[in-house]
Amino acid sequence: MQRLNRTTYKNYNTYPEKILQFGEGNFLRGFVDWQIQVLNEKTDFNGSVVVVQPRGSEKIDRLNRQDGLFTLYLQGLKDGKPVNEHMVIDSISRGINLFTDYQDYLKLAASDELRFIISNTTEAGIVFDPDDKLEDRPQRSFPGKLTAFLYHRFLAFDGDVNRGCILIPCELIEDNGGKLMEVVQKYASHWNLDSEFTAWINQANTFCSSLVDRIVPGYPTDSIEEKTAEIGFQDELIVVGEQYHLWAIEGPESLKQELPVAGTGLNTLIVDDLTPFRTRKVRILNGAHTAMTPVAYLSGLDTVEEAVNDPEIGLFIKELIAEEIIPTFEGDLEELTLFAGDVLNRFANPFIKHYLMSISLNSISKFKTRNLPALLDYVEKNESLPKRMVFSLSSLIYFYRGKRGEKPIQLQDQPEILRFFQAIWQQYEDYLVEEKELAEKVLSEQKLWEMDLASIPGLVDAVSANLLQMEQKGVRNALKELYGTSIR
Ligand SMILES: NC(=O)c1ccc[n+]([C@@H]2O[C@H](COP(=O)([O-])OP(=O)(O)OC[C@H]3O[C@@H](n4cnc5c(N)ncnc54)[C@H](O)[C@@H]3O)[C@@H](O)[C@H]2O)c1
Ligand SMILES: O=P(O)(O)OC[C@@H](O)[C@@H](O)[C@H](O)[C@H](O)CO
Repeated sequence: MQRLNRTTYKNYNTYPEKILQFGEGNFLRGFVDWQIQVLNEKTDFNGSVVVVQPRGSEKIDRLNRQDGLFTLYLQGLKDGKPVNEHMVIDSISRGINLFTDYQDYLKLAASDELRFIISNTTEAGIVFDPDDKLEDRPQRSFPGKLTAFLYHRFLAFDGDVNRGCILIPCELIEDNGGKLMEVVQKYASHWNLDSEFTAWINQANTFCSSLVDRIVPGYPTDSIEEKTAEIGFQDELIVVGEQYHLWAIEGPESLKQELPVAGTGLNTLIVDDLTPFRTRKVRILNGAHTAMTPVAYLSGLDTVEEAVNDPEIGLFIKELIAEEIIPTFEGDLEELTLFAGDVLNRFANPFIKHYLMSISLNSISKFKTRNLPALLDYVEKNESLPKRMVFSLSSLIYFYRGKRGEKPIQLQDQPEILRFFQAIWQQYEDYLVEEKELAEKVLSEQKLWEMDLASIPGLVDAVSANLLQMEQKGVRNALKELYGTSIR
């Protein structure tokens, strides 16, 4: 069978290169690049995307082997009806491999047509690396690469304030636009770049924070043969995502003209304040994902759909959201409840296999940013512990023991965190610590939580009691105990 590319697939369009995209991953392709395609089809946006890798990645070469083309499956409810559609996305014109073709990157910096810079480099990407240098080809960090790009643009256009860019980072961190600008400024000062450049960064460029929402499990390993037969091409870059999408961008009024999303059917909103969108999405959707993962996985389930459809785990997730997450932050209760209902329907999407193990990547930092705020707010408001969230925290600690029954779990987290858990669980297995001491040590470990969780009244006792139950009866039966149900 032929590979998908611009020779084998003739029905493609070409557009001027208006967007530089840091990241070749599944999410950006299934979300941003699809939106650019919709803009090209429905408006006079007329722009394509050039992709560079934020770190080393062989996906850029794969992208170029297919001339930027890939198939996107969107599966789920659209306007209340189940829809399963697929399309070839042609909005990416090419990828630039920064290790071999850095000159092309500099050439793009001097391009008249370029206007937007978009990124998604995970929660770990917007960082300052003091070892990066302007003359590196390329710099190690994403903001280092970006600063070098902007500096070349500044020089190429002689500091023209009309030649700046609109930057829209998609990383799931608070104030991603502000943080990115801060790191760029830090590089400018670290590299002793002209003060005119610093002024140009501020005046000519617009850093817009944004919040993205679409579940994109990525490459469909389970159904690849069936999908390949359906599309009639070999496509190494197939992406599967849900129909639902929201992109909230905090930007100036003028952005509405430059990114003409109105009237396209895209759920892309240009807003003054992202905070309410961000809080509800991160606490309810991402929080529920992260909280359910160890509970459901250790109860023998593998996907989000299985988890929400399981009578016990499903109830646990629903009640966790309704009773322990939603009441922890400001917002219209009716609207938040509707949002939560939609999230649960999205979780139950029968078309999509969203593996708990893929969500489990870096679970400790995810629990810290997505669930700990709800736990702390609940304790402050109620002067008692949220029992389901505490159960989830306990099962997360149990998950980091690295076993489901007798089978090892492929834990994915920072090496330092994995070493910490390996050591403490080894001490447990050697009878050097019991549940209570183990809970105390884990909860008080600053490098996990950046605070002392053991100081929360009753938490060490609650977690150690849960751990004992999990050890004696298994996670599913421990959950039944939590509900006071008899063990079957
Ligand atoms: N997949 C989804 O459903 C979804 C939805 C919304 C948001 N996101 C966000 O997208 C990110 C994951 O993206 P994906 O699902 O496309 O996965 P992916 O593995 O396909 O892509 C991850 C991208 O991040 C880059 N990256 C990873 N670590 C980095 C680092 N330390 N510095 C710079 N770049 C780094 C990789 O090079 C790659 O381009 C997560 O941060 C997630 O919160 C994902
Ligand atoms: O992508 P991660 O690994 O940061 O988080 C896992 C999921 O919670 C996440 O991908 C959601 O599906 C997504 O944020 C929905 O918009």
